[in-house]
Amino acid sequence: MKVAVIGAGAVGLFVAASLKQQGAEVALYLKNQQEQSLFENEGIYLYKKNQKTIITDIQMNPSNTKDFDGVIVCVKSYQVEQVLLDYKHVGHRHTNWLFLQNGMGHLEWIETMTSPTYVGVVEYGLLKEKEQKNRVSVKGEGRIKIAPFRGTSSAGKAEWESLFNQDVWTVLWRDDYQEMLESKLILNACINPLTALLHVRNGELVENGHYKQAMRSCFTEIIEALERSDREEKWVEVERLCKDTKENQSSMLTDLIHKRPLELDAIVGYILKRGETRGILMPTLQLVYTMLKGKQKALNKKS
Ligand SMILES: NC(=O)C1=CN([C@@H]2O[C@H](COP(=O)(O)OP(=O)(O)OC[C@H]3O[C@@H](n4cnc5c(N)ncnc54)[C@H](OP(=O)(O)O)[C@@H]3O)[C@@H](O)[C@H]2O)C=CC1
Ligand SMILES: CC(C)(CO)C(=O)C(=O)O
Repeated sequence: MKVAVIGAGAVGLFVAASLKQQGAEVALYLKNQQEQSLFENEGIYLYKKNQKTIITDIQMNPSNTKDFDGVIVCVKSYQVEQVLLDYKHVGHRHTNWLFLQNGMGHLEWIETMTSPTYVGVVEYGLLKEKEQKNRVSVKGEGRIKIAPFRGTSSAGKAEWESLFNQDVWTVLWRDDYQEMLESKLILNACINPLTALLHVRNGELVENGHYKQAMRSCFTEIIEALERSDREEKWVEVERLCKDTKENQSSMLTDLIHKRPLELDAIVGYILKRGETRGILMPTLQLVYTMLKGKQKALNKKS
């Protein structure tokens, strides 16, 4: 299978490197020319379980764009709309597209696609080094989960399944995209905004009783907005993830510190919209959303 990866951030580099490691033909599409030269000259360094692997021979921004069997989009949720415009010419009618984003805000854009479309969630903790941009580290072992979204077929599923070599990484198949994305959304919506607002690592949300109470208030509104009936099961998952990733700085806190846009609309904004259509009041979540928007504005003004 010939695969294009769009976006050379932490997820894109990990996906491109892992595919290449298992022998697939891979092309990487990226915006930054300097990074392109760096990858071409030095390769991509993948650090995993104390092992360094240098990956070379990935084609960068090839102009021959039609013959891909699969395209994997690894950009932030708010960048998906632009990617759909920029990469219209990539692939053919039957090319399978896979979108790996946090949140669910991007679904409204990919709904319009005419090619077979899949969505996935990344549970690995991945970090692209700030100073050496061809280096990506696996900070937390995990899995990638994939589910069919629109216009898919059993042949398409079989193609993806044959692509991912489970000796290199763990890629699991799910049938229900809504359940898969919502489960991850609940975790991200509980942890990411509060860690960003409070400037704390994930573990503190359960270690500090007051923070935990704040998270529980958000959680209650999230569960109601999403009409979930598995409240206590989901709360156990939230608490467990805070403990399992207690030393982690959430991606939203990291983005805030680096003055990058936040995936706030894809995560909290999406839940607020879902709740509002059913007339549900979500004062805590609304306050968190508004404060983060304000905080982001204030930080951007200072720079
Ligand atoms: N990192 C992680 O461990 C995890 C990430 N995720 C999710 O995966 C998604 C991707 O995350 P991550 O890789 O960390 O994000 P990054 O911001 O590190 O990477 C996205 C990359 O895509 C590039 N990009 C954006 N638009 C385009 C375009 N039109 N053409 C080419 N390249 C483009 C960006 O460039 P530029 O910066 O110049 O815009 C950037 O290099 C997010 O939704 C995130 O929440 C989920 C779980 C774990
Ligand atoms: C699971 C969690 C909360 C880990 O930090 C994450 O996915 C993120 O930071 O975006």
